[in-house]
Amino acid sequence: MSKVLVSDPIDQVGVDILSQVATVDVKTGLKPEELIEIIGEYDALMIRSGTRVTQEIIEAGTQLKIIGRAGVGVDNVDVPAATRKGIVVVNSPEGNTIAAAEHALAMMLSLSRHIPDANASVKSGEWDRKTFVGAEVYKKTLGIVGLGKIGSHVAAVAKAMGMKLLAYDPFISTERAEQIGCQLVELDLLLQQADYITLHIPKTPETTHLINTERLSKMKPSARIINCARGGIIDEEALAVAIKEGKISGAALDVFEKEPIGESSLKALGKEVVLTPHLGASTTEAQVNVAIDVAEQIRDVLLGLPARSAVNIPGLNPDVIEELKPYMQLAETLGNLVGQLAGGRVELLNIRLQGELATNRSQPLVVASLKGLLYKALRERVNYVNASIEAKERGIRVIETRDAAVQDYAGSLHLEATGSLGTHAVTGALLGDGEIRLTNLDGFPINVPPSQHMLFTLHRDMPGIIGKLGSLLGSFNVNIASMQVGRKIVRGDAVMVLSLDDPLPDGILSEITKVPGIRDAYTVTL
Ligand SMILES: NC(=O)c1ccc[n+]([C@@H]2O[C@H](COP(=O)([O-])OP(=O)(O)OC[C@H]3O[C@@H](n4cnc5c(N)ncnc54)[C@H](O)[C@@H]3O)[C@@H](O)[C@H]2O)c1
Ligand SMILES: O=C(O)[C@H](O)COP(=O)(O)O
Repeated sequence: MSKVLVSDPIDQVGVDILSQVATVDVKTGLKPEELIEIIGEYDALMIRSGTRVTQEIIEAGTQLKIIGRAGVGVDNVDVPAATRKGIVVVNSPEGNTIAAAEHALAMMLSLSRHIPDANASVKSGEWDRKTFVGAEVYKKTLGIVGLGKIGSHVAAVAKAMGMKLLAYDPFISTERAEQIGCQLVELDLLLQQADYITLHIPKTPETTHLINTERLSKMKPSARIINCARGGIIDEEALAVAIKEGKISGAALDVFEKEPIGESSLKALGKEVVLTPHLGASTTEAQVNVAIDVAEQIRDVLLGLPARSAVNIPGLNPDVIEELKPYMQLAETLGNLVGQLAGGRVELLNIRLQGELATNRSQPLVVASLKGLLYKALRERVNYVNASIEAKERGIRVIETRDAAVQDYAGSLHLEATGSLGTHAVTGALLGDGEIRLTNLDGFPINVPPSQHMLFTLHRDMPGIIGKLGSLLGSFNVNIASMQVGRKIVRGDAVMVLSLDDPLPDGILSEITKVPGIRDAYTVTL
């Protein structure tokens, strides 16, 4: 039975789902060295933001097949390291959207009405109504940085509260922003005009310290900023200085450069600063959503099924994979075959998606072709997660083309590889019953199913060759299961494709090429 380690607190419903297929150990609060020591036993790891899954942990996770993040942000996972090791990383892109958006709105209102400090004051026995005079958000301008899932929900609620909405998001269209009720503007304009600014972007090299001294100086002195996205998008030291010096009015932060926050000049500030300990996703509803979402994906991957929100298998959407399933097998087979014909050390792979496969939805077939191409070198270590990166790291140039005009079969795939044995090309298609057919080899029409042991020859189409080759194979005790010749003209160049019951013994290829008329011979094991 598989083993799953849950290293952050998740809702019990997630543990119950995982228990359907695995032994589940819940061990929270592990130190990195403790995690490294035990991770080798586990097939899957389920986390929230509390566990940092570093390259070292991934290296130690020799059995790991999947890392599941019960939440959105995967910035605590070394995704490239996981990808290189063929480990799927999944998250729950929508499970906590509403929770995070509501937390940002609650922070905005808390900040403008000083609710946390007023509450503390009353609880300490005071009745101070003068200190806590606030500001209304009605008719004020809210600047939303990042108009994705959370930013859009914040926009909808803020609009209902009578706020004017500006948004900055270089990756969405003006039309989309307008649909949400936002005016799309440049960041500088948003900073200059907004009374409240709320951040809903991922943390990336471009967004780290996006809000720095210079940008803080562009804001209104009355402006307040809210960060419920990721720590480090705001330069916290610069923020504390800007608030102290009255450059802006206040800030509400749920996320920090270092978590737990530790020493910070923000903690010394008064009612103009509201801090919460990364609570954006901490609602009962969100925790149930993300636990189900991620535990189901871990369960599916352990059962050999695809994950629905893998962050490191671009374009490999499970519905599309399901639809392409028979073609995925075709692509892997052709990749494996052409890689062996080209001699293993492949430098260039041309992949042509033909007929009904000539669409962007067929992108997974490119990954499947690469997986097949690399199978001989990497065996089980290559999978859909790491095939593209492995190909890139080996310097294999991949060219994809699409040709809808090829109509011999509903859909077909043409792979041409250049390697140490030269350039070879193979085309394949599926028959009505889903069976794979090789339909062309190096430009010669053929019609053969692939088999485990195959022999291909390039020869002159002339009498006697087939008999001589048959006798030669017989003398090595190799049984021929089927044989077909592909030729373009009578007595011209031709290819022979043989399916063999046994693998070819060492040394026989050079004997085969000594047969008069046979110029080249290749063997392939699928
Ligand atoms: N505090 C919490 O507990 C909590 C909970 C959930 C999500 N989050 C965080 O909230 C953030 C937003 O999550 P989401 O689900 O809305 O993500 P999302 O992917 O739906 O939206 C992010 C948006 O940011 C935009 N964007 C990317 N780079 C940008 C840039 N440089 N400038 C401006 N816009 C940019 C994208 O185009 C996208 O529209 C993430 O950082 C996520 O980790 C925090
Ligand atoms: O990215 C997220 O989903 C949030 O930051 C939530 O983090 P958490 O699961 O640790 O609460």
